[in-house]
Amino acid sequence: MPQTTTFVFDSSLSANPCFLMGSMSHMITLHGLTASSTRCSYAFNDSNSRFKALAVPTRVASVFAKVKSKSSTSSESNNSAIDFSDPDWKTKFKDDFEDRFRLPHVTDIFPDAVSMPSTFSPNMRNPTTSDFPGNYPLDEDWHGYINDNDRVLLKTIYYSSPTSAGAECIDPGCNWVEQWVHRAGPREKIYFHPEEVKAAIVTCGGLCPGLNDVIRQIVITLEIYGVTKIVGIPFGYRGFSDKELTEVPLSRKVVQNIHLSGGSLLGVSRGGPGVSEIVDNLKERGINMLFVLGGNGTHAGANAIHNECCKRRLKVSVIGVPKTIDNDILLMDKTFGFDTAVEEAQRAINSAYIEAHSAYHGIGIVKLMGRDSGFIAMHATLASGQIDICLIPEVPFNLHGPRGVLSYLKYLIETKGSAVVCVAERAGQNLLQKTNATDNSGNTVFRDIGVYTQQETKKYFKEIGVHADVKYIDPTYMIRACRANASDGILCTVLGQNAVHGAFAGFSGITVGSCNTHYAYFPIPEVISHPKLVDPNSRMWHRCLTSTGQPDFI
Ligand SMILES: Nc1ncnc2c1ncn2[C@@H]1O[C@H](COP(=O)(O)OP(=O)(O)OP(=O)(O)O)[C@@H](O)[C@H]1O
Ligand SMILES: O=P(O)(O)OC[C@H]1O[C@](O)(CO)[C@@H](O)[C@@H]1O
Ligand SMILES: [Mg+2]
Repeated sequence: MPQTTTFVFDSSLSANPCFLMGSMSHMITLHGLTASSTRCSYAFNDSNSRFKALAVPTRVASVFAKVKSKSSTSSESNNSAIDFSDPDWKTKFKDDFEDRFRLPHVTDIFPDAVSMPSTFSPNMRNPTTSDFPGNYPLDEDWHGYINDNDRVLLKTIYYSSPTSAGAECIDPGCNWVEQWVHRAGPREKIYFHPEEVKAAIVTCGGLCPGLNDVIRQIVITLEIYGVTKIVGIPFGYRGFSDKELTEVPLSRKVVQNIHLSGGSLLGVSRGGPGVSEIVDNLKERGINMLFVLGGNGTHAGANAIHNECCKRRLKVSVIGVPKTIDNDILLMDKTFGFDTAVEEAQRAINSAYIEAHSAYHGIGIVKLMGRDSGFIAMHATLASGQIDICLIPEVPFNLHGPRGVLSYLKYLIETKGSAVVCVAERAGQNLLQKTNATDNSGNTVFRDIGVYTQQETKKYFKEIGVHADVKYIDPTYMIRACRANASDGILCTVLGQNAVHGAFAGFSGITVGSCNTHYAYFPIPEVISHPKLVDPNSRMWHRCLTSTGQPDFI
């Protein structure tokens, strides 16, 4: 039986809101349970098949209520609730946006929480010494801290028409509306005394290049703030309940070289205890800063933990760091591990190309990961220049029939002599028998589209009496287990440091990501309301099609 716990926050707390969300006029749906706009409610179910979390302001609720049908990089969609004839609609939209992206803060539940001058010095001077009279730098002195009012622009393209490629419009006229999110980085005031901090790091979900880099950077940055009690929770959320698993003491010495190998020093897992048990355990261990590295499921868990701490009035900062090779977290440029996965996929693609090219009528098929989206397949295709057909879940296709993939393969064999196909894990699931299989976290386990494509290709060429030498490569776990490349290494470093800055600044229930090359904090529900998908109307997908030269397969 799925275990479901619902937490309800009464609207009478509005003067002292739970710091789950920026505004009480939000609605959260998680695992199918919905709270009305007058209450702040959260449900946690650790064995459901898919996460669902929506955080939307009531004033524009229906604007954001539906997931964009074509796919999206953000959370906007149906705009029917906004009265665009109202001359103030833009101001209202911006106010709502500001509410949605407001960062939950310890002072939301502890209004009297006292701050102190930061023990972290951006320029390596100690701000508590005579460098700054009164301990705080004056605004006019350069000090290297982030001002709480600093913002990053979320959208940078002005679309003059809703028909422009990839256009994300708010109103029918596609008017420009600024959308600002909070800039990440160290603040001059901190809300935790380093000597009173016990920080924990946990890594959940599947493996991803860069996990060790982030762990390392979090530990190093915590030590710079002056924290001495730092532990790792072994094997994901399971480490909070399994009595056989003991916490791992962490220090700069322990983590110094861990980024030199892939995997996670702490181990990962799917499934595990419910949020109540996790928070009991946090309390028992005296943990008041929790860094959670994982994908959308992990973040849904992190937000539930934050919410439960809020409900129990525990001063705990819960900070997420989005980890996924799939790159399916909303609003950010990319997640760490994605770049490395794309790079590593090149080896498989190149091998498939060499095999196909060296054989008489050779066909190479490569399957790449992506639970919901085809980002790895699309980017790996673009990077390699060796792919003739890229198949992703966001773009329907037929294998059979005159316009199907197989007919086109025949054409390629006749005209080029060989062909290479890249297929994303989730692609074409409609062509396969449905499955009810789930993993320990409740995620659907898909049928193997790679094996199916290989089998159907062999069958097809046999049936039409044309020789074809089909080779299939599934490098999926190989591209996840490797060490982060240089670009991901940098991303991990920045994210790890910013996670710690966010915790000391007193935020909780937030995550950190890169946004138009800058770094920002986001309230967790905003980035996990649905998985980010490849937009078939985007320039990137069109570039991919230009590169492969493939037609539509429908
Ligand atoms: N909706 C949810 N609420 C609370 N916890 C969740 C939820 N969904 C998943 N979790 C927990 O988060 C952890 C990781 O979830 P999951 O296995 O889905 O991986 P993920 O974080 O999405 O990463 P990946 O990208 O590797 O799939 C699991 O321990 C799971 O129990
Ligand atoms: O690690 P598992 O349970 O095999 O899960 C595989 C899934 O994890 C991911 O690698 C994401 O981490 C997906 O690309 C893939 O669908
Ligand atoms: Mg997931």
